[in-house]
Amino acid sequence: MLTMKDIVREGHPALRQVAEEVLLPPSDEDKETLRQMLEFLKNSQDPEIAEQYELRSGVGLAAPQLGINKRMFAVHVTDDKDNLYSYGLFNPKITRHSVETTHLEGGEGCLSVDRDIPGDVPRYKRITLEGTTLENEKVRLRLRELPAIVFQHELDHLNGIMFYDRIEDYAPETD
Ligand SMILES: CNC(=O)c1cccc(C)c1Nc1nc(N2CCN(c3ccccc3Cl)CC2)nc(N2CSC[C@H]2C(=O)NC)n1
Ligand code: NI
Repeated sequence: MLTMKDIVREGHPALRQVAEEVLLPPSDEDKETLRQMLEFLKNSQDPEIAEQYELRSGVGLAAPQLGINKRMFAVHVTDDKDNLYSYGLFNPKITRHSVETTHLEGGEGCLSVDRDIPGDVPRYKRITLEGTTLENEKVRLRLRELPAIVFQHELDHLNGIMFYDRIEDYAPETD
């Protein structure tokens, strides 16, 4: 099972690369990795398992955070209407988005960032995202609010973008 030691932190080059498209149909190895990423998120949201294995809780994880330079991420998040969005996606891309933006009230956190960075992270309020699932099926998702925010945060990881890059007047002394 994946634990926090498998997750690379700020300063690791993988977090600043543009990840490579995954060749479809996905290999057994790529599918296994993506399944493990989804399992990590579920484990991280279970209080007992998270405590036992010292996992930080997350609702999204992208392959570059494992040092894997491939365009795939996992999301396991429930929205305010109790709809569960649980996906492992290959080669996701945003095909439409609202002009309107939104942000998470408490700011954003990231499993690869071991510090709290305050500030609004502007995200599109609504997006249409396409990708290929673990079952090698093309899927088109219309997302809004929290799920939309999470998918955008993970897609940024595939393009070497960290959430704090998007905070207005965030002037770090380091990366
Ligand atoms: C540093 N301050 C903060 O993190 C932060 C602080 C306050 C409020 C918010 C709103 C914050 N922001 C923030 N909180 C989260 N979680 C809340 C807790 N939750 C969770 C925790 C326990 C069990 C189950 C679950 Cl579900 C897991 C997810 N997640 C993200 N992000 C940004 S988009 C990808 C996503 C991610 O998975 N990050 C690791 N941001
Ligand atoms: Ni992140």
